[in-house]
Amino acid sequence: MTAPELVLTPSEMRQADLEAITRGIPGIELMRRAGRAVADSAEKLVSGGGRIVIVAGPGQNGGDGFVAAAVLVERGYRVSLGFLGTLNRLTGDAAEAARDWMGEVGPAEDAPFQEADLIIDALFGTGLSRNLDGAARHAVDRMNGSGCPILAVDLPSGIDGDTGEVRGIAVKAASTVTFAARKPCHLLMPGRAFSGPVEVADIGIGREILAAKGGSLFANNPALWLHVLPKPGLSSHKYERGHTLVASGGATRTGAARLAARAALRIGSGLVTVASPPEAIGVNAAHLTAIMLKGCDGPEGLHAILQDTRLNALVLGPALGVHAGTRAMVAVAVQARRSLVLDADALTSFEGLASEFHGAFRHAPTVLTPHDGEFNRLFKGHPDMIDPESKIEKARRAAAYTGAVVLLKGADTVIAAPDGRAAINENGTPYLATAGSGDTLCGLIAGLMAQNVSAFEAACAGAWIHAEAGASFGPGLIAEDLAELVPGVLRGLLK
Ligand SMILES: NC(=O)C1=CN([C@@H]2O[C@H](COP(=O)(O)OP(=O)(O)OC[C@H]3O[C@@H](n4cnc5c(N)ncnc54)[C@H](O)[C@@H]3O)[C@@H](O)[C@H]2O)[C@@H](O)CC1
Ligand SMILES: [K+]
Repeated sequence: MTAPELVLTPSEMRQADLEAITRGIPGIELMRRAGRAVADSAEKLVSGGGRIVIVAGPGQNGGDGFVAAAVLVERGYRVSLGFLGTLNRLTGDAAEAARDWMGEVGPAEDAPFQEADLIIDALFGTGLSRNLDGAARHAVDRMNGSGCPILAVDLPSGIDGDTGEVRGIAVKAASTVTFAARKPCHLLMPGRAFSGPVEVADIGIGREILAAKGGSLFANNPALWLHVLPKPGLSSHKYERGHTLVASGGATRTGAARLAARAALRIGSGLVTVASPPEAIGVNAAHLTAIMLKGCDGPEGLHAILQDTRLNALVLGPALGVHAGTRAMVAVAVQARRSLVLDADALTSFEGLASEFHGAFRHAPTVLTPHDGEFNRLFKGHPDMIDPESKIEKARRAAAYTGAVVLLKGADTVIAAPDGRAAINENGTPYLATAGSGDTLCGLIAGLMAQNVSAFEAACAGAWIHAEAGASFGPGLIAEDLAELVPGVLRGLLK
């Protein structure tokens, strides 16, 4: 079984480096391995004898650049090195790496990009501490304007390692080579787009160290949840595979619930029922076949239906309407202590009322699936929740506050659990930004929870499968397609 991919923040990575040093790998050796890995990556991009310009910065990222320069010269490349800063102010391992470089050191501002086949960006890595300005800004501007492919060392200079944000200006890399583990900026937007494909080089820092210093942030891929993905056995019965209930909106707003219901059925929920307001029964009945239908008149109706304890997972929100009635339905669902997915109107109905969510979901597995707008509306008046620069921190704080798993949607969907675990999804496609796509996602997550997958894994698996289904279709995707694409994705996963 493949282990889940750990993602380490810059500060966790520094601690992991230090731990590796304590356990006997000297810092300069780590840097030599890092520099050699950069040279290996460069060699894959430019054939022997090519011309490579390296831009080295004033910190240890620059040190990697000096090592790579020496290795590439040994391998027959023509290398120029432009340095930003004052050479005799280099400290630590970078100072030693610079002493080992026998070639010339020119100023970064004169680096001959026009003659280069490849630029190596070793300006700043995880130690970036403020926005780029002056000479640093100028160097990045020139690199980007050169038209030459850029290989970023550790991360593209100017990208914040924790948040993926651009600090003033950033290198637009063709590819990136990082060390030991990816950092949040390689998965979060816009850092992901600036990084290009990211290669993770092993520099000898074992997984045990990475897990001890990091261990709570993951890339969302099947290694994280495949082991809990339900696979019916020969003797499985539909009643053992859970029963998902999806609340429908009124007569002209029923499609969203059916999209969610169909997704829940496709992901394997044994039974799925749409709970419909009386006036919408006809329209729902006309569209449902394998999915069951029950009349449900407001919160009292929901309360009555939930007396059937076999209904073990609920979806509330899609097209339910933004009003007190929806808030009352949520209250009933929370009291019933079933697995619960809240989206759309179930969140927006609590605009500015986030305190009602404080600790509210501690007692049953719950997933909230806001996009940024819904999140900001819900947590209006809670600057500590809205302001964190990092999307990961935002989702984590909301999860800790509510007691629910929070899935914060976007091109870089982040899923966070109340216990601090978080995962970043990266297989999304712009084609998923289509009406009803979120309703399908709710259904997938609830359908998994109905089969007893825990909330965090259900949200992670749901987001990944949803994105994979969308990507497999591509242009022209509409929400109705998504549930129909799920079996293909599941076949690939469960083979
Ligand atoms: N033995 C080691 O120390 C190892 C270090 N590694 C490399 O070290 C990097 C981290 O090194 P550092 O912590 O020194 O950080 P950086 O090299 O990213 O940069 C820190 C330096 O840049 C300056 N600086 C920060 N923001 C600036 C700005 N906006 N404008 C101008 N100057 C700015 C700081 O004052 C400091 O001198 C990693 O990204 C990785 O590439 C790897 O080689 C692994 C081993
Ligand atoms: K860099």
